[in-house]
Parts: sequence; C-alpha cells; structure tokens
Amino acid sequence: MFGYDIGISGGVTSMDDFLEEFFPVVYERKHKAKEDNYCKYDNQGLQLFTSSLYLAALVSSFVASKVCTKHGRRLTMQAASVFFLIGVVLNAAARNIAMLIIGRILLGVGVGFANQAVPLFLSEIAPVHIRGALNILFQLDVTIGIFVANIVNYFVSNIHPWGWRLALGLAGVPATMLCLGSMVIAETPTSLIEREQLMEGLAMLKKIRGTDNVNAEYEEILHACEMARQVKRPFRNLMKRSSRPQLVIAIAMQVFQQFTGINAIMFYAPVLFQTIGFKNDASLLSAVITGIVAIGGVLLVNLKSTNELEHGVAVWVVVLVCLFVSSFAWSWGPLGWLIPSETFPLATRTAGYAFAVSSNMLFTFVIAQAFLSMMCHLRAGIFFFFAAWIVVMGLFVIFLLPETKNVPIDEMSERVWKRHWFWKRFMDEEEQDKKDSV
Ligand SMILES: OC[C@H]1O[C@](O)(CO)[C@@H](O)[C@@H]1O
Repeated sequence: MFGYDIGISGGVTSMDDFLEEFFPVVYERKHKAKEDNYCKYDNQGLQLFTSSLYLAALVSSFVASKVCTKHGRRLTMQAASVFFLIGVVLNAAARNIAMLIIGRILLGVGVGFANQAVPLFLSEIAPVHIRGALNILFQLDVTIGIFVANIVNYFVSNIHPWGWRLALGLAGVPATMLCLGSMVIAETPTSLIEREQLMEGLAMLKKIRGTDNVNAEYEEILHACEMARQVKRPFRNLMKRSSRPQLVIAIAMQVFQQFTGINAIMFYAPVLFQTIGFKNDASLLSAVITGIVAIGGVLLVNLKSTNELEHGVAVWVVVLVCLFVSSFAWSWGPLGWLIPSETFPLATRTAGYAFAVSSNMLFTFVIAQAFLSMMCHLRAGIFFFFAAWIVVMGLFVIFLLPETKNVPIDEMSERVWKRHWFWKRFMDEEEQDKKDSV
C-alpha cells in the first residue's frame, strides 16, 4: 500500500487527462511552453498532491504509536486499512482538488498507522534467526508496490479520459488485502503481554512457534515489558546526552536516505523522463524499468520495442538512473530502516524509532514538495545537489557510523558506542543517566 502510493503519483501527475481536469495551468504549460522544459511541472498544488500524503503520515505516526501500544498491532492495521479504503474512494471519484488532497491525506494517515504497526508486527512475530531478513523484506515490499504502480500507470495511461481514476482506484486492491489480512492475523505475543493479557500472550506464543517449549522466550518478553514499563518518559530519556549517538545516527540515516534523491526519481520519474525528451509511453516505461531494477531483478528489457526513444543520450540517462536506483536498493534503502531499529537500548527503542520514522516522512515530504521547483531553478544542477549530499553521507558513514554486524542488540552500548573514537565521549555519562532514570 505504501509502495503503491509512492509509485502511482508520478505517473498520474504526468497524464494529460488528469492535468487537464485538475491542473489546467500545468497542462497548458506542458503543451505550449516547450522551450522551458525544466519548469513545466513547477506547481505547488501539483506537488501538494504528492507531498500531502507524507505530511499526514508524519503527524499520524505519533498517534499511531499510542494506538499500537494501547490497542495492539492488529487493530492499528485494521484502522490503517479503513483510512486507505476511504482515501482510495475519494481519490478515484475525485471531482475537484479538495477531494484529491483529502484522499491523499487519508492515505497518508493509513501509511502512518501501517508503517508503525507492520514492522513491529513483523519483528515481534518473527523467529529470532530470520528477524533481520524480515526487516529487509519490508523495504523490498515497498519497492514491489512501487513497481506494480508503475506497471499500472503504463497500461492505464492509454485509457482516456479516466485512466488516472483506474490508477488511483486500483490502490483499493492492496487496501482490501490489508483489510482482510488484518482480520485473519493473530495479535503478537508481545502486544498481548504488554497489555497484561499474560495467558493469551503465552498461548499465542506457543501457537506461532508451534511448540509448548517457549518458556525462555516468554520470560524474555515479560522482562522486556517490565523494563520498558519502568521508563516512564522514554522521549525525555532520549534527550539525554548518552542517547545522542543513537539519536543522531537514527535521524541521519533517514535524512540521508531521502537526500540521496531517491524520491526525486520514484515520484517524478515519468515527469523527469518527459523533461529530457521522452514521449508519454516511453516515460512511463522507463519508470517501470527503474522499478524492475529496484527490486533487484536482472531483466533484459528490450527498449527498442517502444520505438520512441529518440535520443541515444536519453537512453544513457535511463541506464544511469537504473544504476542509481539499484545502488540505493542495497544501501540507504533497507539500512535506513535497519540501523535505527537495532542501535537503541530497550528503554528508548520505540521512542527512538518513532523519530526515525517521522524523520523519513518529513524529508520525503520536503523532497516531494520541493523537487519540481528545485529542478526549475537549479535545472540539471539538481543532480549535482544530490551528488554533493551523497559525498557528505559517504564521509559520515566512513567516520561516524560504527559497524553493528554480529553485535547482539543489548550489547551495542558496551561493544559499539563506548569503543567508537568519536561517540565514546557521549557515553561517559551513561551510568549516571541510568541512575537518574530509575
Ligand atoms: O525504494 C524507494 C523507496 O524507499 C523509501 O526510501 C523508503 O525506504 C521510500 O521513501 C522510497 O520511495
């Protein structure tokens, strides 16, 4: 659902029927002002169509974290699917910009709720030895959603005048899947135990592990819940000096992930490809290609079949975009989520992760809202802007990001932070902080 929403907006905002109905100014500019390629799509309303979703997700994730703790992962996912379904109906039936934007906001609330509950659900339900792999699958699924949306955009773009309605309406498919899925899944043992339903939690743990021999894990969960309960103010704890290294890393990972420029490509690939001179179909096909690459599949795509790639240079741009997207898919994409999830001590883990998620949403919003204007002002320089950030984040990784591989989560403090040349200076006060917080 998250991936589909990310992928669908770029294609839809490049469709003539859609532009003519809601953004006639952009439509006119697109067809008349050919000389000003870089600025054709520079329109705040059009950017708001894409970006409002992330702003809503940012705000709602704080509410969602409360719902998730109080009412469980399952109910949070059910709520997400209801928001999604209403949002989809509003979008597909939109008669004016307000319906479009309100629809996107509801989808955003759905994303806020789902992104809070789903990763938690996965890591709590997963057997320990595949927990990391499941965490990475979250990013893979996001990318599959983007890919499917791009294929949908490609096919519906030739259905006039309501192809865009179909594109937005088909988001109902993953929304319905989430709705039905969230009815049949079990609640996680951790959530049951956290809400003091101890017997149900134990029974559920036995059921999902397929054995009665779960005492050790049950005790661990009990202990973790007990510890977490003692920390009355996790957000305040997070502001202490000794939490600084993890907090800075968690936020930086998400900010940097977005400053790679990935969503300039993900949201606006079709617009971008049209800017460099592709016709409509070819632009959408190019977006599909980047989707395939992101997924990491090695597919040989026959570009010739479109007969529309007029410029050899433009083909090279597509190749380079593919290289960029695949590099992202094995680095900043999944690790932006993984590293923040494994560096915080239990006492600040969920609060810290909430910062990571909301930083992602905030900067996704910033890029979504600003990219087309930046392209208009910076022109090709926009790519040098992102390249400069990639140099900065490369240096950050070399000097400031410690290796966390093979380190058990609860030994991070001793084995990682206290031994790091720079971050160790923040850890001196940890002992004192511990005493303060009890
Ligand atoms: O695969 C690309 C997608 O992955 C994310 O960075 C989330 O991790 C999205 O913001 C982006 O659209």
